[in-house]
Amino acid sequence: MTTDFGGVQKDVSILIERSNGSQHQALVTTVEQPNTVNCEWFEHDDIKGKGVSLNMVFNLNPHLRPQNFKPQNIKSEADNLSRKSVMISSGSRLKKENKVPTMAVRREVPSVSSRSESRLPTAKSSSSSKVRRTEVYAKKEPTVRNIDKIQNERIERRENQAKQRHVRDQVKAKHDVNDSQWEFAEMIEDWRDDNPAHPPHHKRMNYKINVCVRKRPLNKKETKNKETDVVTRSGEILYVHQPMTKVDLTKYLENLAFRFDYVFDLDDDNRKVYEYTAKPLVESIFKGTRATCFAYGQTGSGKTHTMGGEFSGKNQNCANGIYAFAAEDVFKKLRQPVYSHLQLTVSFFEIYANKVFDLLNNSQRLRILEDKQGKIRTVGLVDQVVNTVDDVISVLREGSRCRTSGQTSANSNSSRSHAVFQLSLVAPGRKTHEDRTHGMFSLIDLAGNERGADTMSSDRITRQEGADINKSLLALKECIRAMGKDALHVPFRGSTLTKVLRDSFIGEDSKTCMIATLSPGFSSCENTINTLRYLTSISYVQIIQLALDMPIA
Ligand SMILES: Nc1ncnc2c1ncn2[C@@H]1O[C@H](COP(=O)(O)OP(=O)(O)OP(=O)(O)O)[C@@H](O)[C@H]1O
Repeated sequence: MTTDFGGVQKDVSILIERSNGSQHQALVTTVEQPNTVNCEWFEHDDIKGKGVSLNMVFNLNPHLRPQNFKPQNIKSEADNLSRKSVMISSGSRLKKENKVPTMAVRREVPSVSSRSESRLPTAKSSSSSKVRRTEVYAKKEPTVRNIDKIQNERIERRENQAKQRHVRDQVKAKHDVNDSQWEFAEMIEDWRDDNPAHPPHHKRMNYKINVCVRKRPLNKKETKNKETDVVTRSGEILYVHQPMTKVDLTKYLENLAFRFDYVFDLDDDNRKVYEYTAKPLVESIFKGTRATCFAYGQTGSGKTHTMGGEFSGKNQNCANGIYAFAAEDVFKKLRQPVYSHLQLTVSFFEIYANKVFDLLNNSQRLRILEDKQGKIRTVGLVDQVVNTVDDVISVLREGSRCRTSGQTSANSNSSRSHAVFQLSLVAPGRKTHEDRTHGMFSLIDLAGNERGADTMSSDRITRQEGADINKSLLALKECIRAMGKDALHVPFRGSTLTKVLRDSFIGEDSKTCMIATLSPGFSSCENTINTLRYLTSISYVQIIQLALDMPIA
């Protein structure tokens, strides 16, 4: 059965009673079956609203009653409905007054002390109520506005966090990366998707200084820590994705690009590395010149693996390193009748803390002397004649056993010395060693370029080792830069390493190659960049700073 609302309808002015007993006029906004009347009024520059029972309206406004109306006790109903009264929300007319739109705008209805404080919205003012409500909202106290703002920001932040968590979980499931690196891993992945790698040019170089780079796979420790690989190769360009964080904690990548003579792939083995680096130099020593091949890189990046042979646990296979491959090629060439007057001898020594030790003579300490002409002699160095590759391999085994090693943060069996393996072509029967030496190939496994962390080590010996290594690497850089000049212009006296290699830097025909080895993990990024910067300073290696989203050139 539908209720008869009598004269009570939308936009009609009615007298209402508040819970504190005060009475004032209000404007009917809606009537609801079976017997509720919703109304609004102005109070303290705000629009308030409330639902009142039809009985109460009829009792207070007798002129609006229908003809068959029977008066009832309205006291309890007034109390009941007044508890539901609420403030009108920011600028919107409430559909049901007992529903509050948001927490931020909820406020208790202030008590009205007198009728004069409340003003009745007229039918005219109701038609433009939208405009007025906006004005009213603008007049809201700043504190309330701030609470609204904070609330909205919090909701937005939580939504963003939830989104990020979702992306992170997806990325982590996809790449299985470290918790603190997943955003960078995703950025690097995106970068690789946008910049597909080019194949290398497969051209073997024969320049005076040849600089190549080899990155090793992530090792056991890095894999266990779920490290991200931050090094990408494309053709002859090597990219290092340096993780960066802005002051506002936004993460981004700095993509550094370096161009080399050759960049090896992860699956390129020692044989391939040899063919693109040391092999062309074997030819040159038969022409009577000096050649050098250096392995340079952070400790644990694979220098000894590349030069001396692959490791299986702590055992090294000396037959598949660059030392053995070079000896193999020298023997092949020696078989040619034109070189029948030549013989191959090998020496193997290490330079540790600026002192030289003979690895083929129980690490006997050797003296380095300079004669009147400035020539350097390593007094007492064993020069062993070898006739087969097997001879060379057994020499290498003996020497490697004697090499000084220690433990660094990156390699538990770190070589703390520069190891120098020399293949000399000699013509027996000549008087002096100088006369006898036709050509010499020095292959050098440099000590790990020290990280600040190791140089700052609290252990005095490690600290001193680090300082010596760094000093000799700086001297080496200066000598390589001066390579090909005469003895006066090559600063070889800067370290024992450069002294013993003096003749290799002098003369127009001398040639060198540098194999830089890299650890590709996130935690080695700084060292990797340092290694690459060292290379840029010795050669024509180009360094290109890329804008964040610049495509590969
Ligand atoms: N290209 C590679 N492929 C697979 N494993 C490698 C590679 N390069 C290096 N490794 C492994 O990494 C570990 C460290 O290598 P290595 O000892 O050659 O480093 P290093 O640069 O000579 O270090 P240090 O300067 O401390 O002597 C070894 O266990 C080695 O087997």
